[in-house]
Amino acid sequence: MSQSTYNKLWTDAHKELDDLLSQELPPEPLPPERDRVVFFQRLTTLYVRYVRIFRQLEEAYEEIVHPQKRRLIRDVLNEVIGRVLELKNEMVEKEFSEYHYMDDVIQDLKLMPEDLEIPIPKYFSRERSKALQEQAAVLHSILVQKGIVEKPKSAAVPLMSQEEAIRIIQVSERARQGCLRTNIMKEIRRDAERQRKAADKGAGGVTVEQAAIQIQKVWKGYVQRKRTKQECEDEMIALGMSMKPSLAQLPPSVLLAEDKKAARRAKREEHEEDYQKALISIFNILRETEGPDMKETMKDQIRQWFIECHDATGSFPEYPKEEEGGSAAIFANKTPEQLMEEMAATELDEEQTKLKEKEQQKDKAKGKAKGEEQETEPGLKLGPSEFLNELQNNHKMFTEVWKKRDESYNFSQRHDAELIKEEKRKQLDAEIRLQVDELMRQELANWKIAVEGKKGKGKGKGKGKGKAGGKKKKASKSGKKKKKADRDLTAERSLESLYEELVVEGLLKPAQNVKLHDFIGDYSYLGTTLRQTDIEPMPSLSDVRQVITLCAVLPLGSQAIHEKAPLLKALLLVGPSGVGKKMLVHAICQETGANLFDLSPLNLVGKYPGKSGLQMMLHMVFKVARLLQPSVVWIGDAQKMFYKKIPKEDKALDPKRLKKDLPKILKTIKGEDRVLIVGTTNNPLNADLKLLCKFYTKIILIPRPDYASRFVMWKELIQRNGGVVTSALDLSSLAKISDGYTQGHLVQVAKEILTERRVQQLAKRPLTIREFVSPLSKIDPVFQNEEEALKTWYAKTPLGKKRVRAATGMDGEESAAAKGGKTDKKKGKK
Ligand SMILES: Nc1ncnc2c1ncn2[C@@H]1O[C@H](COP(=O)(O)OP(=O)(O)OP(=O)(O)O)[C@@H](O)[C@H]1O
Repeated sequence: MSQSTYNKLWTDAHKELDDLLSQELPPEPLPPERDRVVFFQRLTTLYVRYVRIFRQLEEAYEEIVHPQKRRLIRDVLNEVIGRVLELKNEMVEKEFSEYHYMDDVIQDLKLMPEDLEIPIPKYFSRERSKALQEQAAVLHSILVQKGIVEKPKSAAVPLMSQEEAIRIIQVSERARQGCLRTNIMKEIRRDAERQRKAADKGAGGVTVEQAAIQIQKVWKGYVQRKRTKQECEDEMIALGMSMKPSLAQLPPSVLLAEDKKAARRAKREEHEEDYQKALISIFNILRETEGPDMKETMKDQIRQWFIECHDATGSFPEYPKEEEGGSAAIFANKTPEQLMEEMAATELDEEQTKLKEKEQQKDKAKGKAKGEEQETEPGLKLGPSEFLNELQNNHKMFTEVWKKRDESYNFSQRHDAELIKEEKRKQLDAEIRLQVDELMRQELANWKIAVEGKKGKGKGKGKGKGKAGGKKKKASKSGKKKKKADRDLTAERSLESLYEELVVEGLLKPAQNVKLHDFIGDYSYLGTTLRQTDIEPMPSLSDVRQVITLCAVLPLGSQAIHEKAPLLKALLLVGPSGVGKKMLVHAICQETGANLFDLSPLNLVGKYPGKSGLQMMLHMVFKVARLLQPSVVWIGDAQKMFYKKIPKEDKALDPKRLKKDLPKILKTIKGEDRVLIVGTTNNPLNADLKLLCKFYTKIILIPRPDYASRFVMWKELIQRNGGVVTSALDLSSLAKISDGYTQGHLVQVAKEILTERRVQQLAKRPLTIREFVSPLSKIDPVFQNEEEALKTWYAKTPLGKKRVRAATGMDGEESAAAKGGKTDKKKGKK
């Protein structure tokens, strides 16, 4: 596709955005919505529409080669992602569920389930690919050096001795001769049998005609069977149940498009390089050509201001300080008196903001009580957004600068020099203003001495100094306290040495090479329908993938998003053994390029003993995690840290070691730290629920696969292991009989069946469902009571409790939320 196609995609995204922004930021704020059904409908529709814009912008950002357009798209993309995260958070808070089903909205908007799949922006990994490769190489070399992993053996090293090789050849040769002899013996025996049968029937028993009939019978049967099979396959193709063999391969047009994409990527890099060079050269030219004029004009304007102030007030003004914007503040269309008043007011403001901050902190403490009050307030309202204002500004920029720009002259889509000039003029203005301010401050002081006969600066300076001195004193006191708390225990050590120590101790590990799209799973098509009939649906694996992308991958992937999006510090993945919890942790690291720290109880045995050792270990882990962010701190068997009573077999692990110190460290993680603690557990029932839920603020229940997911998973797993799915294998029945088994079980069975030998036989003997029955029957599935226990446990978590309360109608209005807010869709539409 051409650049104009992607430009159109970008413009379409902004058209949709324009409509959404006018809905979200109306001139008069919307009153709270009393009807929950209408509110949820609005919220879900907003979410779906933002996700569509997100997908469009992500594609446009990857393909557009114009460097200035890409910058704007990137900003808008990040803001749209942030807004999607905010809306998801709203849905969780208002619907009391981590999973949301939108099949009805998809139907209304005539979309496909794939249109709701949250993409992971490719720039997350692309922009850091070089750094990540280097980091991976360093990690690998440390592991090899310390003998933690084996060095790959070079090809030059002899693999075996001569005697050994001869022995293997002899064994194979004898086996080959044995097979040959057996076949000859078989043939001889078959001949003898045939002769014996012929002798029994008597010679000349079969006429030529009879022989011909026999041959015809066999041949006709064979031909008919072949024809019927072909007709059957044709019918399936006609019904759209199977694919034409010619379509199984990628068509040439797709291959060509892929080539074009690669070429476009190279072009993108080239244009970016040109742009960077142009930024420097244009700035230098501007400085030389326009700089001196700018300087003189500024000086004249400022002098004029001195004189006007003196005429109006009888004295020279105080020069605005650098932090107040310097002389730039003078030219904001204000009279000298207004300006002086403002300068006095800013000092007052500073004090007031401090007071406000204190009050806000107090309010936060009272947050819970307030939150409850708000819940009882009539009507529902969307919370304030951190992204909408910026989004609106950038959308305005698109409308003013790019929407109607004539680009007929710019076929190759290189940068626009005029736009760079506009931008750089502002930068030059700021740079020159700093110099001019310095000069003019001096000049003003001289004027004051000459006209008023005193040192103009004296008063202001003294005042300023006094204040600043006071502040410093206060700051140093609080600073001392802070320093005590956050004392750097490893201040004298380099980051490299800390990194190496953590790798050697096994606390920092390489993440497995799995991506989130390897987490196979299909969409849940019945979510809303089930909720309408008061049945809480089990989420599908596609829902799990989406939730993990939203709550972990997107915030960790970008600093700009993480700083403003709803902050999540600790996430708990709960589910039966083998549902892919560990796989998801590794996938999060791979998708975001995060470092993986392992603080699982089993991994900590015997490491950093004692209280000070523990402190040092946590300090090192979180220091390196912050400095090399993004980072994921994984805690396997997370329930063990919060055991109610430590079982005998786990006493040696000292599983509660981190119980006191880790929550303290959690508090120090701020919005700017891209560090996420991810716990995994398959048995949360043994843990103290209250403490567990206090630590992990988000808990995600991962189910075993449903029918649709098992169907796609079997197909994928068979292909991944070298198998071929033919009509001889009834996938639907296989998916049916494997109900109750987890993804791990399916992986295990697929590997067990598709051995190297079996794969070689596939051409002659295709896979059948019978082969799967025996290995499946040897594994225990997830039993109903185990699943129910997990569900019951989840219902006792804070979010689960709210949902149960709402579903049982204890909270009147909330019951609608429990039914997905969509129980009566028609009513909502009215
Ligand atoms: N959705 C999926 N698609 C493909 N493979 C999967 C999926 N889920 C899990 N697997 C595979 O199943 C196996 C078991 O997964 P994993 O070890 O992550 O499970 P777990 O929930 O962490 O188990 P445990 O609780 O026992 O630690 C792995 O090989 C993983 O790759």
